Amino acid sequence: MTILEAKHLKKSFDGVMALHDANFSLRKGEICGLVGANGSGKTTFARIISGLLIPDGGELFLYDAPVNLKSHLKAEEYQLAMVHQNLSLVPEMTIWENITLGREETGKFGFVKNDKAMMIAQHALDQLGVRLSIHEKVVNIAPDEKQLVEIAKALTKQANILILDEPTASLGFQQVQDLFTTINALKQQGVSIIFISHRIWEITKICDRLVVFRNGETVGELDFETQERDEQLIIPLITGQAGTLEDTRGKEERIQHALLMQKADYALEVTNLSLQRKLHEISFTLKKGEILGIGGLQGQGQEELLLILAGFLRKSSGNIAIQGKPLKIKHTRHAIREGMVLVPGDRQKEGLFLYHTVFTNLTYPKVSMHKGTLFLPLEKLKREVDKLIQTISLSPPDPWMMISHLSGGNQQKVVVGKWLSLSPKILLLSDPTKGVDVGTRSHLYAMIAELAAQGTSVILYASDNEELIAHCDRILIMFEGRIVDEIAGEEISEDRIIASSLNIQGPNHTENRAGGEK
Ligand SMILES: Nc1ncnc2c1ncn2[C@@H]1O[C@H](COP(=O)(O)OP(=O)(O)OP(=O)(O)O)[C@@H](O)[C@H]1O
Repeated sequence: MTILEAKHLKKSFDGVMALHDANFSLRKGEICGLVGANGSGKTTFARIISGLLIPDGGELFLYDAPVNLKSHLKAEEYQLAMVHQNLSLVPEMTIWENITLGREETGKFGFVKNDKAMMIAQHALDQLGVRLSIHEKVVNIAPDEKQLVEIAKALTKQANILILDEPTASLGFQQVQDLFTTINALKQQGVSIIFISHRIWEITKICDRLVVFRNGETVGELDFETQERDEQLIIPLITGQAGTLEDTRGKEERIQHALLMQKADYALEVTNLSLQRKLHEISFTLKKGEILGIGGLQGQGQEELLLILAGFLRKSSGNIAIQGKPLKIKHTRHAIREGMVLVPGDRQKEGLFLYHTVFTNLTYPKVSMHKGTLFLPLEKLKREVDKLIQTISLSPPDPWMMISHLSGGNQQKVVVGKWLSLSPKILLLSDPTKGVDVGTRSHLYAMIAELAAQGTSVILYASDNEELIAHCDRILIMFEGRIVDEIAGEEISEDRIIASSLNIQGPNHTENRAGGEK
């Protein structure tokens, strides 16, 4: 039974066409994937059907009845809930207050029933396997935990239709597995789910059907009841180009490169680095031109390690040397001057000036680090920005667009792009392709491989194991603030990464390297 049907939906923002012919249907108790390149209109569509935006045209039917789209649709009346890509949590409130916000119940004498609200919040977190205190303030929790709280908040609305807009972008594989268990349980209860993601393996794993948007238009549909769960069928529909995306380096090439790295000079040496309760005696080296992966479950100290190297956090003890020169990194400018830059994981918090243009954001690192004559030549900067926009395939390719008006994935492209202009010696990447579409992702990794070939050393923390396997010469696995395994060349495999991430000795796991190796 079809419970939601959208026909020919249209929406523009100040002349930017976000949707021009979106068609979509959702059946009772199914999980329908919605995929498409960055800026193809998925969030705009999700916001229209959840009543947050009024479309310019088209029709919407919910439970077979037409919905008046001229006024704001009241999502809760239609038992429809959405998990937003840009989180809607209040940082200064606790987890339980956020989860139950706006739906407070009062007792006989007008007191808010806090005990009941806490119970509801705790139950929602338990459903997702999240072990956080409901009394913790949201400001103190990590991006992946915020995402899970946002999902928990939607679960408590007991909706019949649940829209999940990139719910897994900041989650690690174990958190994704737990979320999938919850989604499947909801499906069994008859809930219909729209699942938006750029990770194609997630779509083929969890969805019953899939709809593809391109440039604001529905361009295809696959029903996994009759069609194969095959990435090769999906990717051409998203990119609009025949054929699949090339891995940036073949397996053989990667193994050869890893061997070459053994002879290369050291770019970075980290010895016995510690941070109260978060990092313990971390030691490792990074070679010139090497791509070193950092893996493990979310929150095992990976972010903290990168934040120390980039000068955002102060280590408790240990040593850092760049090209053999010992360094005391006291602030971010210090790290940047030494050629070490961080592309952060939380783009809205750490990476962008949302209410400034693409041009300002892309030129900021260069302008702020500029010494010497008073001005940088504007024309030259403009040319550089045009080139960067092309490199990161920004859509729309407009340097004067305000960042907050770009789609989520395009904002992330700007975060990565702005540091590339400095041609860093060491590039620290914290989940750089979070929310980025498949086409751009392969483009970004090609760019990273190109930088590595020119001698930039890269530390890549990725929550997606596939990305580590496809792009790294060597991978360090972290568990509870320690390096517990180092995997290189031919030894790199998903099984080994998972076993080490859970700190289980896998069949090929020859040695536990707690404390790291130098
Ligand atoms: N408030 C706004 N003002 C101007 N343009 C907007 C606004 N919101 C969205 N857009 C534009 O509409 C288009 C579609 O954006 P939307 O966020 O729906 O894409 P998306 O498919 O969800 O992308 P992503 O995968 O990157 O999240 C983009 O070109 C975007 O820049």
